[in-house]
Amino acid sequence: MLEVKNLCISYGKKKDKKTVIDDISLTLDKGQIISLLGSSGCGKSTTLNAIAGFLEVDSGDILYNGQTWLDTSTQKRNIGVVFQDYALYANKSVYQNIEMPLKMLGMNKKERKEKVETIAERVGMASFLNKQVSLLSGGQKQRVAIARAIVKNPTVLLLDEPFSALDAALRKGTRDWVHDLVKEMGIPTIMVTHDQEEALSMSDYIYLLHDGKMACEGNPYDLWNLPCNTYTAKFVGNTNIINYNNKTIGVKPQDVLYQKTSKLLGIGILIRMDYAGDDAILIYQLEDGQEIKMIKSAHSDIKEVVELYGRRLIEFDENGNLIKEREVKLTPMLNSLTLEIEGVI
Ligand SMILES: Nc1ncnc2c1ncn2[C@@H]1O[C@H](COP(=O)(O)OP(=O)(O)OP(=O)(O)O)[C@@H](O)[C@H]1O
Repeated sequence: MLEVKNLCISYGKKKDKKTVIDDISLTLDKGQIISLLGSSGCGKSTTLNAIAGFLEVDSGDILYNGQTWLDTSTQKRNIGVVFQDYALYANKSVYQNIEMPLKMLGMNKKERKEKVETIAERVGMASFLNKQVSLLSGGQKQRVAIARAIVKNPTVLLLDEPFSALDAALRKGTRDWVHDLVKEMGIPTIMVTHDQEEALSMSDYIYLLHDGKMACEGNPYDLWNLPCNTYTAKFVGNTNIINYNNKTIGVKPQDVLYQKTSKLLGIGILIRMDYAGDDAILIYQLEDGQEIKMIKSAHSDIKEVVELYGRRLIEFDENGNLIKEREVKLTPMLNSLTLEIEGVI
């Protein structure tokens, strides 16, 4: 339904011109949630702004149901946007904020009232309709921002780092209700985030951007288990990338073990230990100077000098791309079935 094809965007003019989006393509199907994932400055918001119609593109196309959107105004695209800072009218009431897009559509008062009340009920803000937005908590403002974005039944919902202003305790619960809400309402959604956990838990499909280019795309399981390249492996899963028998190998911190049941990586000396609640992140240095991260229960026996083994080694070629032709048996993390997965030794 929504297709972005070979999008290129630059900022500046003539000799100051800088390409920030370089040949990006993506697809958003009905009822799907997709994420644009990547570090700061990789071009996530620029892509979102182009889809919303806030920005002109240099080349490529944005199509909705097969028709180009490039000549269609932002308003006619009927997109719902939730900005990072919510962009609510602080001195207006919750009701007035949610009502705003309906007024812009020219809807009559009675219809507006019905829609605002229904959506406020849906996001749990029905009893706050007369309250001024400046008096709400961060989580409540977020609910109002989402209600305002979806009240007009948008073609597509765009979420730009929607959870970044919330504290850690609130973020997980908010992620779940936003996910369930847009899924239940069947609103196709694009979320921009730099947080891999957020992308993995909320999305049907993830596009990882790097320096304005598409680094990798896939569903969360594939992106985690079979990263297209070393950049993706490091970004998603914080994978160790090491030289192993003259091969470039990725091994996730969870897959580094003391047990002799898997492949020997070398003898490691513990050089750093960071506590992360029940787990500890251990950094070992191998004899050849390479460092390996390992995640282990902080309550278990932690050794200072130890043989380290890798449970799953993912092999990359000399350009850092996943070697796909290899097919070997392994036991994946998520279940005990033996599956054939490409690129893993
Ligand atoms: N209006 C602008 N004029 C010039 N350069 C810009 C403008 N907006 C963004 N950029 C540049 O374009 C690149 C992509 O920016 P963009 O905001 O899309 O990245 P992002 O991935 O969303 O980053 P963040 O996570 O920090 O918001 C960056 O190098 C940024 O400095």
